[in-house]
Amino acid sequence: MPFNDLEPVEKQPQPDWILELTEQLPGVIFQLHRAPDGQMHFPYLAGNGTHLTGLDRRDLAHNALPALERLAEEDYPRLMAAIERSARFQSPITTKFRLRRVDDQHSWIALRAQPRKIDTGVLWFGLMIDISEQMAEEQRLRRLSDTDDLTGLANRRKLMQRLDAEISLSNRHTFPLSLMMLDIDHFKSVNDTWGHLQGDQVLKDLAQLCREMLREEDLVARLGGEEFALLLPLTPELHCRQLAERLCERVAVHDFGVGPGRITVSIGIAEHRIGDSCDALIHRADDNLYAAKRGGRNQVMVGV
Ligand SMILES: Nc1nc2c(ncn2[C@@H]2O[C@H](COP(=O)(O)OP(=O)(O)OP(=O)(O)O)[C@@H](O)[C@H]2O)c(=O)[nH]1
Repeated sequence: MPFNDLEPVEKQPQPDWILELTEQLPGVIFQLHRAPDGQMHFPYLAGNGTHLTGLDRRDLAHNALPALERLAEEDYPRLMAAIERSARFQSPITTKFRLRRVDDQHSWIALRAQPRKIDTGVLWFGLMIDISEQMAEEQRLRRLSDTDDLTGLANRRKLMQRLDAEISLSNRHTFPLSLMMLDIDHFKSVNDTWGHLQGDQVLKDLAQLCREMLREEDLVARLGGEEFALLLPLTPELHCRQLAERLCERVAVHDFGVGPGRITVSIGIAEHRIGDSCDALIHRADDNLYAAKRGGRNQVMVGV
């Protein structure tokens, strides 16, 4: 039975088989009504997902507000804007949001709804499904594709994404931005002398050391092998150089499990020049890294 009048549905007779079918649905089917003054209510709500919030359907049949108050703060304006757009252009709503459950945790909900203009406002026919598991899996895959397996640092792909974003911010607002390229000296002989597993441990310890020395908003990435990049937003070359020198000194006295003083690093630095490309910044930092290697290693080089 289509529920086109706006009487709450429990007042309308439904055959038992429809009741059973709708209550067993793994989600929620609904009608949502919005009056010209913006008041909303759910004339119809069914499905076993209706238990998620612990709210009483009979209350929601008169006022949608208790359900809207369960939306995550960041998602509320987005959903309201989607409803407004849908009402204005009579276009379907396709969105997702987080909803606070009865146990106070959040579930991700996918919403699809078709609007219809009626005399008393707009009536949507829609469905909602809990997609929390898919969202968690998506997040896990995204993290995997952005992360270096061995060290847990960002990988090259993630660095390039962040670099693009930071360069456009720097170009727009003339914020300073610096990049360090860091490479372990004679890493081949570390592997040859102490073995590949110990070499891996050095890479992990170095990753940890870099993380400890940087700020939360800085990015440390492993580019592959024994090469790392450190991206420092809001940091001019002078500060970056001071930090690089401290890092160089700290590595040189740190015991990476092969005896203190056995591991050193070379670092090349470049500051972004407004208007320059991402590649130009990387090339300048790389050139400085090779100058540091040629200059005898265990040093920082700037300004080639
Ligand atoms: N243990 C370990 N070694 C790696 C890994 N990736 C690359 N390497 C080794 O890193 C070494 C890099 O050697 P080179 O490129 O010759 O550089 P280097 O010996 O550090 O010499 P310089 O950079 O010129 O100071 C090679 O022996 C690689 O096998 C890794 O994930 N784990």
